[in-house]
Amino acid sequence: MVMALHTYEAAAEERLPGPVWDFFAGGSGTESMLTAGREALDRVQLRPRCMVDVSRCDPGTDLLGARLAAPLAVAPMAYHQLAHPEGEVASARGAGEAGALLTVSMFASRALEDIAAAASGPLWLQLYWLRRREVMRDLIRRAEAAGFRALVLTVDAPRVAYRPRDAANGFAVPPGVRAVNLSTEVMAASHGSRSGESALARHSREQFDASITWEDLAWLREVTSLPVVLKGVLTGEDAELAVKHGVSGLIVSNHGGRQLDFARSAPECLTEVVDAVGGSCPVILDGAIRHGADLAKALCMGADAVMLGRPALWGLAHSGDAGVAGVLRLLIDQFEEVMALMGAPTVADFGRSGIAYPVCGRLPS
Ligand SMILES: Cc1cc2nc3c(=O)[nH]c(=O)nc-3n(C[C@H](O)[C@H](O)[C@H](O)COP(=O)(O)O)c2cc1C
Ligand SMILES: CCCCCCC(=O)C(=O)O
Repeated sequence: MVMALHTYEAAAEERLPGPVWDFFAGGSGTESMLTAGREALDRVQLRPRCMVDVSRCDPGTDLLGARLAAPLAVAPMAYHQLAHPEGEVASARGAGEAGALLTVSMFASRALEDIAAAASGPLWLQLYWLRRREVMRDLIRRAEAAGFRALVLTVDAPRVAYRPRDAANGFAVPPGVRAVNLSTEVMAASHGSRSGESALARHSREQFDASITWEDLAWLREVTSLPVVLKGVLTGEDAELAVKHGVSGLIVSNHGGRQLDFARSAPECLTEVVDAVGGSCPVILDGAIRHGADLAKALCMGADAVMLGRPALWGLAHSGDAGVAGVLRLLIDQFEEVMALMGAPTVADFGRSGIAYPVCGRLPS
């Protein structure tokens, strides 16, 4: 039986302790950005073509040298063990089973080597820029040795933003779950709750280097030969600068509504970024992806792939690796059907003529 996405969500909410559910579901500030991306994607309408041979549709694609079953990746999310005891190891199994890429957070709760051993699909490692660069360098060395294929540098979080639910809950990572790839010394501040304050927000102010600028990317590119992908770019200006500084890919993202409040949603920024990079590197849309049709809309707007956040955690909380694979397969199957009904038998068949906005009509090509 194929389960609907909201069934996974409801099961996760029922299973998880309240403060953990709030950490997963919550946003920053007024939480205005939690719904903005979804509303933007819902406004985009598909323009199908007919009388095209869709007897065989192939959702497969290549992303930075990796073959994927569909243009779909799991976004980096901290502490998967909050959802399931096997944590990222189960997520890696589930993503591999579905043919999707998994991005492992710097704050993963399982060792990079164990995640890699369980994975049958490609892995990327996400990094925040820490004050202690030697810690980043060690992590990168381990990721390289374990076969990770790219680094994702998150650039929308010089600190973890004020998140009212986590502050009200005095949220701290519970005992028994740890960012095991970082030393206890680096992680000390993220445990131990205080009322009215999120321990993660406090920790980020202590450990993240909020002074980095474009010039610092040279250091990262020196310490690794892995491709570097920036996550959290929302403007054409920054996209151009990123390309100029040698990045290999961009993730258009507002961090799932967890960082800057009152911003434009990621889907609304996508064509601006795509136009700015002019095909010089892949562009990935992250946030608010909840249906296979969203993959089609993102591809029409020029994305090469999309990233899925919370729904992967719902699947993990529901049934471990099977739940992660179930959620990913659900979206891939929906996408394959949209391909057939759109008259787009391959990923390359999606373009700007495939979508319209009800108010403006057809987007300029
Ligand atoms: C519980 C949780 C933890 C997250 N941890 C990270 C992280 O460690 N690094 C990061 O770059 N983004 C992190 N994110 C943001 C996601 O990578 C992604 O941008 C966001 O979840 C996408 O939105 P969606 O959940 O609507 O799909 C986290 C998001 C959630 C919900
Ligand atoms: C100091 C730990 C920070 C973990 C942040 C995870 C994250 O990005 C999120 O959105 O939550």
